[in-house]
Amino acid sequence: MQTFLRIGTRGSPLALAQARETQARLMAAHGMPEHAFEIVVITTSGDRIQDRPLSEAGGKGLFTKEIEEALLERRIDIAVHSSKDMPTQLPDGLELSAFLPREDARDAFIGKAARAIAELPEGAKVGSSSLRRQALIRRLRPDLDVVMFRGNVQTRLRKLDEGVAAGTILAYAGLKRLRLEHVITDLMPLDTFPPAPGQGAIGIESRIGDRDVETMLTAIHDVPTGQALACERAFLAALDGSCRTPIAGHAVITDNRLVFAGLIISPDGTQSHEIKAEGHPEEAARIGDEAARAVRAKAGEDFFDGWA
Ligand SMILES: NCc1[nH]cc(CCC(=O)O)c1CC(=O)O
Repeated sequence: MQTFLRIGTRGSPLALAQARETQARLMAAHGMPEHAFEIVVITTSGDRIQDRPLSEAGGKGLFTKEIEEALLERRIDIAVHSSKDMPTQLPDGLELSAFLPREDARDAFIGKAARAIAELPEGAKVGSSSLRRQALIRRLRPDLDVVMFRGNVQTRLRKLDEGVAAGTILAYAGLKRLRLEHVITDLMPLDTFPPAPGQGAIGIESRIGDRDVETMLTAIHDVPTGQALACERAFLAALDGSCRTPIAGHAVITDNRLVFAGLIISPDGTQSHEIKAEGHPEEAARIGDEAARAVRAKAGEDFFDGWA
């Protein structure tokens, strides 16, 4: 039997788990065998750069460039991504056309010296390379020593075992998908430790106007996740580009109501501005965009210039 769709993905264990989940959902939705959906592994610049923070090396696009080239050159038909890693601007001709049902969006703490951040000894080292997590950790515990932690989930957990830090923070969703929930010692509350826009949601990118692909994806697309992501990504799009200011944003849809909470915070964690918004899920993108304007007005333009 022929291949129906070629699924492009990075080769990290988390990326592969996400590609396999997408493959399994496509098989179930269309009653087709595994070989109808071929997984094609693509190495990206983000996978090769290991020596500096990604925010310095060129940002989110580093994980998507080679995969998007493969999509545009028709070497693959869809690309499976962590939505959190997707830039808000996609190349001409490509779109995020489907989202799988979102996993838990919270961050998780993996502690060695203590089970929770609040219980860490004074001055303890916490590893993270995410500007958002670094700022949120500093806001909770200004005394802690936040150290750089890069590499994939397994690498970071190995560093913890080697004693490089007393704890680290990773996405609950990623740990679940890797069947590594057992390493978690605490879950971070959404209100004091809001996730990155898109966290926990697998996004599927495809060529705009590729009808056959769109038809196949409709069967696995989760509408509420798509609406939450439209809101969060609109919030991000209206704020990023201008800055390296850490941004958090999370939308939830219940009873046909979208509730969004966003946060911008200085990298040292001392200054932050929160915004709450809600409305009809079909207005998702507008709600996110207006929330961005409102938080920008609250914070003042200077807030975005200070920490380049
Ligand atoms: N930047 C790496 C990355 N991209 C997505 C996830 C987790 C899975 C997700 O948020 O969907 C992770 C690892 C982490 O933050 O712990």
